[in-house]
Amino acid sequence: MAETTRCGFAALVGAPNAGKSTLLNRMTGAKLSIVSPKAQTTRFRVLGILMREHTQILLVDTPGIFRPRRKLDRAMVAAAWTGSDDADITLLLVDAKSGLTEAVAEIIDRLAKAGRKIWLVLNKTDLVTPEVLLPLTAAITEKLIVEHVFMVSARSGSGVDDLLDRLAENLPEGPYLYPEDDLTDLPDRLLAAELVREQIFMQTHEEVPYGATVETESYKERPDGSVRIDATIYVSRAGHKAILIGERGQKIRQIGERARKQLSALLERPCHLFLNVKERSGWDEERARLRAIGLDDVP
Ligand SMILES: Nc1nc2c(ncn2[C@@H]2O[C@H](COP(=O)(O)OP(=O)(O)OP(=O)(O)O)[C@@H](O)[C@H]2O)c(=O)[nH]1
Repeated sequence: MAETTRCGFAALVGAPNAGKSTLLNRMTGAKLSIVSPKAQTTRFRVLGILMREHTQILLVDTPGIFRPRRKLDRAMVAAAWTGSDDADITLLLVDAKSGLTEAVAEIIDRLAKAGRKIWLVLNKTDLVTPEVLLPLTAAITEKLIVEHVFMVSARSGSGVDDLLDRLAENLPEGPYLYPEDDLTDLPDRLLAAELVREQIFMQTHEEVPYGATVETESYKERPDGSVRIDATIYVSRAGHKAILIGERGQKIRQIGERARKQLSALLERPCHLFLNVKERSGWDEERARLRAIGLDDVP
């Protein structure tokens, strides 16, 4: 008799910097979503696909939820909530060290109204003493009905296996939606742009990374098995362009070099990456740019 299979979506919802991307990467065992110590680095949903026994778990990473001001921010927030609405189980990720902040309280209010099936995941337990976890859980469950509570450290991996086992048991029965060896539905060209953006976050400071967006202009597979990728970095201010390029082009070379190495490793083939920096004030208000980075339903 054929084995019963399960397949379903689990959305990761949380305040900026709760550790969603780190957890997603830990769960899938691959570097799918970009991780950076700066808040609001995730701009669109990334799907991590992972197999656990006879269950295919589809993980949706969402941007941190915060009060939107710019059109870009509003689109990010809308994308975050769509992720949660589509999911079978919503994992509310809370940074145990920061605790029940105002941002967390707002998310809780919204989740309470939506009536979703929620699992509370307290993250960064490596940073706190165990005594803070129970009162924090109590404070949250007073406002929101949650089905299960997990204590994890996305960084060390502690508690993550248990979370995965429980997810695998609880997702609905059904056929797999993706091939078993797929890792993500993130197209390679979007992955390339994300890796460049991650390097901008790591190698520049203050508003520069927030004012920059990256688009893959062309993605060509060559007969020798390598890929040539041309990407444009759009910046909203002239000053930022100079910073990104750096003295004698040193900064942009370093950004390109590191992104290229990671991309080659992920795609398992040699990559040639060409970067171009363009100034485009107000790009973050433009619909076409938002669409190019995967945010099309701009409210
Ligand atoms: N000590 C510790 N740090 C963690 C843990 N999980 C994440 N971090 C750190 O917290 C910071 C934010 O992590 P991200 O995974 O980028 O957070 P995010 O929720 O995806 O953030 P946004 O993309 O801004 O929404 C990074 O510096 C991580 O290294 C953890 O379990 N323990």
